[in-house]
Amino acid sequence: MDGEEGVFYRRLPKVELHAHLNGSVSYQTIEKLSKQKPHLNIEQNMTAIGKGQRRTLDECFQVFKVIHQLVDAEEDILMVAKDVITEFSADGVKYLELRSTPREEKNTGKELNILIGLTKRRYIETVLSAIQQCKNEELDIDVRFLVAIDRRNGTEVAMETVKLAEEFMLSSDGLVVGLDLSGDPTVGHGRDLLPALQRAKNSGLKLSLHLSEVPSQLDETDLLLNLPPDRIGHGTFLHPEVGGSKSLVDKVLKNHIPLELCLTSNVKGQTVPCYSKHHFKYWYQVGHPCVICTDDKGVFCTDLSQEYQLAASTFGLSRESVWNLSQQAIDCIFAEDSVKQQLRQKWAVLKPQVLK
Ligand SMILES: CNc1ncnc2c1ncn2[C@@H]1O[C@H](COP(=O)(O)O)[C@@H](O)[C@H]1O
Ligand SMILES: [Zn+2]
Repeated sequence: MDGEEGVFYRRLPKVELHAHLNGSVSYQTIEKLSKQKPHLNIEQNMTAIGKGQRRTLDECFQVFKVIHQLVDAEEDILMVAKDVITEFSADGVKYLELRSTPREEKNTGKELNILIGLTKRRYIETVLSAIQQCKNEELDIDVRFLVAIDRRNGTEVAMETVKLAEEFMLSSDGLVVGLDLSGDPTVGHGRDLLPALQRAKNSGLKLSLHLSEVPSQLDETDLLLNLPPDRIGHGTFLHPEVGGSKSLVDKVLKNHIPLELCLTSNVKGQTVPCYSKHHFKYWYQVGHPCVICTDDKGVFCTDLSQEYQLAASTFGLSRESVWNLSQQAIDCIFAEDSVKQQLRQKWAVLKPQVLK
């Protein structure tokens, strides 16, 4: 992205609400990790989907497995999180909600012959300390964290994750604001996760759920929309034109549930046939809150500036409309109202400089 056009999108202050930590790892960070772990024999084409390339969603999930192999120790998670936050900040993101699935890895420490265990609690603490370190470096970005549930892992892990998230919501000074439900949408059923999600909601955690990312999840989507969630990830197959239904759309509209929309991710993962057919069009036209996001900027080789530019060029948005889109994202953040006020203030100061 070059030229005057590119400069506008980079300078545009932005809010990123849908970014999976390990999917956001840049090429540069992957290089550093691969050098440290040459025995894994990991090459760049195994961790990223380049320009013009496509994969099935299933193949995308294989990519995450490779990245998880590379990012398996506390110091890796710390570095990855700091790098990702720094990169979002360099791209003009002023407020970021990162999400990640806490993992526990039991590696054998050969020299010591003991188990070096990374616990889920330690995983979350490590991400939070990366956020804190970036704060201390005075990067101009406010970062919050959503604890993620991988749907593949079933009922018990979901409940355990919610309990951890509740603890951190109370002890992290406002950094942990909510819960994400993600993972391979073709595995498992939301009904098994409902008690955990309900509990999370009751305890004050905000919910962002991947819903209808693939077709034929109508029952699950209907069930989970009754919670209702605070935001929806993707929602690709909600509307009737693509096999969804009017009643699903009505539930989303009635509850004003914002959608997190990730153009490149959906096109490269082949759940959407091409940019012009992206469901952004449907929801934007009815005036429903849509937030442009990256999903996995590392894996899909994109950044948030590029996603805004893509939305604008595909759907013919003026710069004024692009500005409004980025500003309206502030209404959808999970942090408290005082943070929204600060961000609105920031946008007001920057507007005459950026939108000349
Ligand atoms: C492409 N569409 C998607 N749909 C569903 N879940 C996705 C996803 N992209 C990423 N994830 C989820 O995020 C994890 C990687 O980051 P973390 O290890 O949690 O930081 C993946 O393993 C998957 O569970
Ligand atoms: Zn996602």
